[in-house]
Amino acid sequence: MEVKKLKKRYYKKGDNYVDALKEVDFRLEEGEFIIIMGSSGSGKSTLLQILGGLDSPTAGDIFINGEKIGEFNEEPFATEYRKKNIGFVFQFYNLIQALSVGENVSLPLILRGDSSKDIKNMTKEILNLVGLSEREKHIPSELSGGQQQRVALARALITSPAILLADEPTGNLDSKTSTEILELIDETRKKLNQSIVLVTHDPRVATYGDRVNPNMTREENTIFIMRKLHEVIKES
Ligand SMILES: Nc1ncnc2c1ncn2[C@@H]1O[C@H](COP(=O)(O)OP(=O)(O)OP(=O)(O)O)[C@@H](O)[C@H]1O
Repeated sequence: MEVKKLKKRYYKKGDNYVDALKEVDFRLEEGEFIIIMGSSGSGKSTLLQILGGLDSPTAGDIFINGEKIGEFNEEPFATEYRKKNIGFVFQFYNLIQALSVGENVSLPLILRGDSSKDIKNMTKEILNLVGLSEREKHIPSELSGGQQQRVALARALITSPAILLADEPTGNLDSKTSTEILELIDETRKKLNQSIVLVTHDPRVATYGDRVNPNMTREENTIFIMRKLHEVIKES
């Protein structure tokens, strides 16, 4: 995926506006894990929403395999684009409480119209991958936060999307559980050869990516993370 000069301007009342994204440029290689790190309000969620086809940019382009993707928020294009390419994981899991773990995970396949045999097999396989085979019949509220995020990850991965977009996926978890989830995300990425864009404000999380804020050089990234980690240690 290549992002070129992506801009997003939100218009407010009167002539007021906010430029949430100003000319964002980066390239995401196949199988690469990149982290976008920034403080609250720096436009991280906006970027993921646009990359995921949930919102359209004010200007700029996104290319997948060299092909420019079309009208971002126009149906049925946006739904097709998401179904084909994208998996999403959010901070608050966004699971449907009225459905069981298995039903939550299989939802994307049901919506896609897969056969019930395929749905059953794929659901078992993906629950096994995230270590939740025993919990298929449970409802989400019976699980811990970390387990609920595993369910959300399984739901995002069940269609084998080329790109996983993660918006503060550990923002609601303690540090031990955060580490487990980040390691799981990294492990499944390697198994499925996925690319990941993860956004966070947490420098500890940022240490998991191949690159942070990808328009920086590797050396700048290292200095950046070290400085941020130093700040975190000093604060806590
Ligand atoms: N729908 C909207 N309408 C108007 N302004 C918006 C809208 N969504 C976001 N913004 C503004 O755009 C800027 C970037 O917001 P965004 O949510 O992308 O930041 P963020 O980095 O994800 O922040 P956080 O970490 O707090 O979630 C903010 O100034 C925000 O107020």
